[in-house]
Amino acid sequence: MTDWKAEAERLDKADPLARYRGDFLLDDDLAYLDGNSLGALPRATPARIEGVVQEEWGKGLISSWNTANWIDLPQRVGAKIAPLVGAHENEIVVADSVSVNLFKLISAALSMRDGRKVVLSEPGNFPTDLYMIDGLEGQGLAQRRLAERDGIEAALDNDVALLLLTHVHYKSGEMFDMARLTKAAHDAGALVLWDLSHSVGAVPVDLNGAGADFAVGCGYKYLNGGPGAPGFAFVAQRHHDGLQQPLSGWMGHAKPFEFSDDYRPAPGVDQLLCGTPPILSMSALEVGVDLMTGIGIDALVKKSRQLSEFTRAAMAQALPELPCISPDEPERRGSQLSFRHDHAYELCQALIARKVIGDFRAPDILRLGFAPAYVRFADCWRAVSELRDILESGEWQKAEYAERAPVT
Ligand SMILES: Cc1ncc(COP(=O)(O)O)c(C=O)c1O
Ligand SMILES: Nc1c(O)cccc1C(=O)C[C@H](N)C(=O)O
Repeated sequence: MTDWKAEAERLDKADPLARYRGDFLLDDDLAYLDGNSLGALPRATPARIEGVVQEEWGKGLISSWNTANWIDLPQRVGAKIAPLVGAHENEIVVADSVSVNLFKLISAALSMRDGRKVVLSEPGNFPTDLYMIDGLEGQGLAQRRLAERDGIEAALDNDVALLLLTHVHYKSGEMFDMARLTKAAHDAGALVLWDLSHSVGAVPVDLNGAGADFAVGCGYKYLNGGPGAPGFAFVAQRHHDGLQQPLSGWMGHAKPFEFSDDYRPAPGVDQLLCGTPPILSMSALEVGVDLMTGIGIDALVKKSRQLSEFTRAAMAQALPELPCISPDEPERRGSQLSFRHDHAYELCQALIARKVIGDFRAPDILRLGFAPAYVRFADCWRAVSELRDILESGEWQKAEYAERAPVT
């Protein structure tokens, strides 16, 4: 039997990223295993926000659009995200939410595939991805088609305009082979849009290496941008000339400050801007992104795999009654593990009461996320040992743990 506690201590001592935990405002006794849903607060963020509020807004007032370069923030932060996902700096812009960016890019893809209307995805994809297709279907612009994972390639026929997939599945953690599916879609004459919400900052992504057309991603998970942080959108350079998206707001105009009556799209991804960018949120996101790029994606990926592999092995030995539904091989999954149990909700609440934060996904999944910048191996071991104690003692049966909160 492995001594997992001792193994965790050994791995933490040898961890080259251990020093980065101090860059986040996290209590020492907190095992935060939910950074795949809401990333932790970087220590530098409050001062940055304070500076933007007091100096740039308070003193600089409207001149800060120029003097503090607020106007370039969407492109500047986009360029910083680019190396995390294998994109060129001019291929990414930060704007709006993931949902809104999905709408813009699904529409853009449909307009580039005249005569084809089908948007192909998988059942059980993150709901907003499916709902955004539905919205366009309601307007008569798209037709939704869903195929199970092993049937996606077969479902790529001449009617498919766009393949829309989430790279790392939010519930199972399973990761698609981006290069293979992108090629399959292209071979069928379709375009591809990848949702990188659960990928960026934690798994290897090479959008240009895979030949991807479009992508969206989330700012508040592994990028640590804070609750409601804006998302980002990627458009491969070869599509910049033909790009056409329907949310033709003034900030996506070629010359917004000419205040002309007629819309003329800005070149490239700048066209994806719609209204005025949320400067406070985007400034917070920049701090989170700077931290991740400072550590470097290779080191983040390496530790993410070590953390999840440690946890998977320890859980399998200590708690075989909670089967892991995420793939066994670290290269086939994201930075999370999902375990099935009929009382996953209660187990999750009991864990939270012991300062081990994971989350629950209906109907029966306990999900643990491993944000590599600040999760310690000791946190992973604590999750396993507390869970074992909660099950053995029957503590999870306390009535208070069954009460459902509005947000789970
Ligand atoms: C795969 C995926 N796409 C989209 C979203 C939602 O993005 P937003 O709330 O920014 O629209 C999430 C999670 O919140 C997600 O997991
Ligand atoms: N986006 C969220 C929110 O606004 C509130 C609570 C949770 C979330 C989430 O991030 C859900 C997440 N995408 C998931 O993987 O479950």
